[in-house]
Amino acid sequence: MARELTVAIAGLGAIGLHLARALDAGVEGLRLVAVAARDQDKARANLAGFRTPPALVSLAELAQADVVVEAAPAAIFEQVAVAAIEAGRIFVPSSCGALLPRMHLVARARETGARIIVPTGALLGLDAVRAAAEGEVSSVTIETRKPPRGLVGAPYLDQHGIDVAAITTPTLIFKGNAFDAAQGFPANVNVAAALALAGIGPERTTVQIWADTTVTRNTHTIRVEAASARLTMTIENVPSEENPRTGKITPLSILACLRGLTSTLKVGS
Ligand SMILES: NC(=O)C1=CN([C@@H]2O[C@H](COP(=O)(O)OP(=O)(O)OC[C@H]3O[C@@H](n4cnc5c(N)ncnc54)[C@H](O)[C@@H]3O)[C@@H](O)[C@H]2O)C=CC1
Ligand SMILES: O=C([O-])CC(=O)C(=O)O
Repeated sequence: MARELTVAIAGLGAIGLHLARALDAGVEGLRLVAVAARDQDKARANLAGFRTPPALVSLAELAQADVVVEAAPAAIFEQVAVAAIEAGRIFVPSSCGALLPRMHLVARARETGARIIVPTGALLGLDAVRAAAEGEVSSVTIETRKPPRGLVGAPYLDQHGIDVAAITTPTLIFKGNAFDAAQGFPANVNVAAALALAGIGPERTTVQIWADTTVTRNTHTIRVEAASARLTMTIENVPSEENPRTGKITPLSILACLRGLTSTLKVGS
């Protein structure tokens, strides 16, 4: 019989709290044992109704679990990642844009025996992109359209004097590669980073970000030209109530990813 994996989560926001609740409700082969939060009182209140409340611990202590899920702001990514990787754990980052400038962590994980598993998150089709990337791929692009409020707070907007609240028609606000997109929009386009990691890397992956007043959903369209196939895929994510930058599917995707770590039947590569 497959052994049970213990799980810890950094951050109890739109992703972390939903994931924690789902794990607490019971998932075969996985046991939530610890969480870390910024606001301890709020976290205690949120955990009070849990069937088996996890321990409320520091970021470093999360690494006691077999699987460490990061669901916190990108600014603390490194703290969570380093502790998990040094302890040889399975590290599952939500803020995967923060991994792009820190690929040395992958080399370090190879030394410590840790694994870094980037979930599909708010995106789709990374199984097909990975398959295509086993062969020849000539181009990978992602076009992201979000309601303007889903882009608020991005450093790129400040740096370029863009006020998304004043936008009244669909406006292309960024065109460049996935590396620069992740730097400029650390809380908005983790999907572009995941796509880049699945496919042909952050320098060759092209990203367009639109502040689109005509959409109510965070909409991502991937286009891949490969020797084996041509892929065009779109996902339209319902923004979560807690954080409109984050699609509701994200914690569900991470849950599906975690199930895949222990399930006997696993579907998709
Ligand atoms: N990979 C993907 O497809 C997606 C990734 N994301 C990313 O996932 C991350 C989390 O997203 P959300 O849950 O929507 O964010 P959120 O803002 O709703 O939640 C983050 C939580 O982390 C907590 N936090 C802040 N500092 C902390 C600290 N020092 N220790 C412990 N907790 C701390 C906050 O209090 C908050 O509860 C973000 O970086 C976001 O950009 C979001 C959507 C999709
Ligand atoms: O990629 C992200 O960071 C979030 C996103 O676009 C979504 O949830 O649709």
